[in-house]
Amino acid sequence: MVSALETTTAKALVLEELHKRYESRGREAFHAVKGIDLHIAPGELVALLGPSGCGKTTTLRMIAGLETVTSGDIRIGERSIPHLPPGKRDVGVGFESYALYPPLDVRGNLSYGLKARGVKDADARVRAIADRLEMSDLLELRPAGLSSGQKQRVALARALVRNPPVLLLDEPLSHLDAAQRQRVRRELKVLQREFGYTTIVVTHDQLEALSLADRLAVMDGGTIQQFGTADEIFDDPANRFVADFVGEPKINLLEGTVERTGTVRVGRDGVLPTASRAAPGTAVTVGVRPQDARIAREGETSVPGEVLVYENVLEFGLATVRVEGLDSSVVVQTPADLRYQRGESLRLTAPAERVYLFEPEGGARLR
Ligand SMILES: Nc1ncnc2c1ncn2[C@@H]1O[C@H](COP(=O)(O)OP(=O)(O)OP(=O)(O)O)[C@@H](O)[C@H]1O
Repeated sequence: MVSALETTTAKALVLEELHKRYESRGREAFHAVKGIDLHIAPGELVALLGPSGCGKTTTLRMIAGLETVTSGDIRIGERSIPHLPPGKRDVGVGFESYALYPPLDVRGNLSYGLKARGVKDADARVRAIADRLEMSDLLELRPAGLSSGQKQRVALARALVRNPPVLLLDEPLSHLDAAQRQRVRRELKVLQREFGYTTIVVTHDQLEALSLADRLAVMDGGTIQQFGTADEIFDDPANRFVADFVGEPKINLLEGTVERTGTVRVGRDGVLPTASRAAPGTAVTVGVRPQDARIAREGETSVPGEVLVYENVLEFGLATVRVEGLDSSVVVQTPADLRYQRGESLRLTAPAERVYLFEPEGGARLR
């Protein structure tokens, strides 16, 4: 246990109808964040996940007070914060762009803010955090002598050392090598649990998001497409964007037409079961994850195909299957001991509740 680090009183973080418009003279304003609602429980860790430009960093910067809020509210506990300067918000920020002071060594950089606020055990706290993040050996170094991975750990330590009720991290582990990344990720999670920081992590990395977060907010085009646990998002995607963005290997998205309610035609001769109640004749995009597709048993509703490629990826295999009448091939994850030959014929199916139907135009889920 780290005696110098007292636990924080966990507080909820609430974003309500949050908007950001970037105004620039002579050009139309850019609407980067479009009415985000997010209720994060005290001590919860939420990952913001989404493609480049979807508004993740802008959202974080508005919470930190580094960017003005166009409209909407942000609350930490009961307190509304958009009118407060960054230093008065009770928020710890681990952003790469947040520069370290070059004249101070790492220890000085970490303790500076604490001492400025009159925290008595600042040095002990710095030592404790440095120890936890395995960076005690960096304390005497100056920022100019640090690698990008070391700078990143210092930025993380600087955010944690303040013991903030709310912690905001933007790509906190992106410069670490694979082994360090795993260790720091684990320690970050342990510290977060131990001290109860309500945390938002922005990341491009799905695995990082899935392993760190209690819940994920999947963003696209300045809006939240789905907010839920990894299982909820994986098993019950809100729309085609979420289904396509989350999951590795990627979900198969195929053209289809509802045949009878409860079955969908795929390719020239294929039929799959589906739990969707979409009406017969509806043109749809059919989503089936490689993990859910399997070889059909005799007499099951299925899609005939031919193996184009079979790859063995250690713990499982991946068969790429051509289906007559479909433009794209279908990827199926198989147990490692099922080896297929190129040219082999097979029939594929999937459980009805794992065959998702989406509107071909906007990608809305057809339930
Ligand atoms: N100061 C600014 N003025 C105008 N537009 C901006 C400004 N900052 C960001 N944007 C635009 O707002 C959109 C959202 O940017 P943001 O950095 O929040 O995205 P992001 O999801 O964090 O992306 P990335 O993962 O690439 O950092 C982008 O289209 C970006 O070009």
